[in-house]
Formats: sequence, C-alpha cells, structure tokens
Amino acid sequence: MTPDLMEEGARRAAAAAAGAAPGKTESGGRAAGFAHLLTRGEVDVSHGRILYLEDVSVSFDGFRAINKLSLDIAPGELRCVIGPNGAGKTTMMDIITGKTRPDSGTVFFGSTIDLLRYKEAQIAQLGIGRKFQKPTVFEQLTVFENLELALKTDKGVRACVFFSLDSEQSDRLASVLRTIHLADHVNRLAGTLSHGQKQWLEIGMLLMQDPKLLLLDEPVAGMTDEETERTAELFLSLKGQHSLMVVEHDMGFIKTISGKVTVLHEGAVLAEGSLEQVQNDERVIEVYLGR
Ligand SMILES: Nc1ncnc2c1ncn2[C@@H]1O[C@H](COP(=O)(O)OP(=O)(O)OP(=O)(O)O)[C@@H](O)[C@H]1O
Repeated sequence: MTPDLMEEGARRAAAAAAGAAPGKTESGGRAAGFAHLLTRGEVDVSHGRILYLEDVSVSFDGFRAINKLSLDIAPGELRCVIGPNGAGKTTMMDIITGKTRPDSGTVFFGSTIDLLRYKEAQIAQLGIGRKFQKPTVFEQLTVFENLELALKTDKGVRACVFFSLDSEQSDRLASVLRTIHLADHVNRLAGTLSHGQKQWLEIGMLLMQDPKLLLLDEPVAGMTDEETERTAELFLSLKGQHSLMVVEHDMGFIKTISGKVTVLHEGAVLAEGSLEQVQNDERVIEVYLGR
C-alpha cells in the first residue's frame, strides 16, 4: 500500500472516530472501498502490518537521534530490537507512543491509524502498551488490586470509587494472573514481590487493557536466570495474541525467544533477521559487537 492510500485511510478513520458519516464523500456519494473503516478499538491489519514506520527522523539540538528509520511489525510477531548505547531504541519507542514527535516520516498503527495525529494518552487507549525498564507497580497494594487498578486508568474519579469488576473482567484478571505466574500471590503486597515478579505484575497490568502491541524496554534486566527463563516462556505465550517489540541487551534471552531481530545503529536499521544472521553480519560485528 502506498503512503497516499495510508494517508487517505487515516483521514477517513479519524473522520469516523470524530463521528462523521462513514464511507461518504464530500459530495454525498460513496467513497472508494480501498480502506475499510474501523470501529473504535479495531486495528486494520489486513495489509499484514500492525506497526509501520517509514523514513522517520528526529533531531535533538542538531543531533540526528533517529535518521530515516523504516521498519514494520507483523500482527502477532515477537520482534527483538538490539543496538549499542545511543542507537535510538528508546527514542524510537518514544515516537511510537507519542512521547516524542518526529521531525519527518510516517508512523502507522495498522493500515489506517496515523499515530502522529494522536497524543500519548490516546495512543495508549488505541491499544499500544509500553513497559519501561524499571517496574512501576503500586507497592502498597496487593497483586489483585494492582491488576484491578489497571482497568480504571481511563475512568473518572467517581467511576473509580464505584468500580467493580464485571464477569468478563474477572475472567480476564484470573487469566492474566495465570499468564504472569502470580496466581498463588493474589493477596500479596506488590512491595514484597521479587524484582522479576514485579516486572511480571507490570506486564499483567498492561495485559488487563488487552493491548494489541506491547513495547517492552529491557524486561529481563536485573532478573535471575530462572526469572529470565520464565519471562521468555511468558513472551512466547503472548506471541500470536499480541504483537511485541522487545528492546533487550541479553542475547541468551533473545536466543530463547528466537524472534526476528532488528539491529539499530545511529538511528536507523543496520540489519534484520534471525539472531544468528545478525550476529554473523560483518556490519553488526563491527559496530555493535565490537569484534
Ligand atoms: N531529549 C533528548 N535530548 C537530547 N538528546 C537526546 C534526547 N533523547 C535522546 N537523545 C540522544 O539521542 C541518542 C539516542 O538515544 P536513545 O536513548 O534513544 O538510545 P538507546 O538506543 O535507547 O540507548 P541505550 O541503550 O543507552 O538506552 C543518544 O545520543 C541520546 O543522547
């Protein structure tokens, strides 16, 4: 699909979200049907991409942190992103989540949602969840309360006070507890969990909102070997149902989850492929592995 068509799809999706009559042209006729309109919460992945970046650049005080970066992620994919310090990994995630605005380029969620039209909070609501490196759970609350709270984030104060889980939400909470290996710790205060368990709880809080795309920044940093192994199992179980982009330095972990690897360098993609392929790529060896 060309950027022009994506642009047109995005314009229509934004118009539909604002309540305009779907599928009509200005003159009142039916619009051409190349980009089907979305209901709220749906992401059009009919073109095989849940995330699409093209020629994205951003400079800070004249320094190009992201330099014509292009990449795309398939629905249900588990993508690893590696690269030396300063390669632009965090800045790329900041751009996807709306924290940083690029100077130029295209950033699409599915085929029709132009992320550059949305603010950070709206992007989270569209279904892009982000986990920063440090766990940020509520230590004074139990595991259950943390997960429950994750459902209330977009509600007003009054709605929060009178909030109670419906049966679908209760089922989801029970399922998330099993997924993150914390079903036996429901009533424990989050502050008493191990570092790895806190990381899983925070991932669970994201899962409560059923994100379509999860961005995870160094999820296994500081974990024990056993926790790292269980995190790999967790990610493999999420793959398929969610799309994941994982920034990690731990090569053992990347090998275990064995997704496609993207190597960033100086704000652009240097190489892409299996871990073995990129590890054998001369350019990667030179700039990244330093051998
Ligand atoms: N707000 C900012 N102002 C100025 N420079 C910035 C800003 N944000 C990032 N940079 C610079 O952009 C470059 C890319 O930084 P970024 O944090 O994205 O890299 P990274 O790949 O995440 O590195 P690391 O692995 O160390 O976290 C770095 O040189 C950084 O100093």
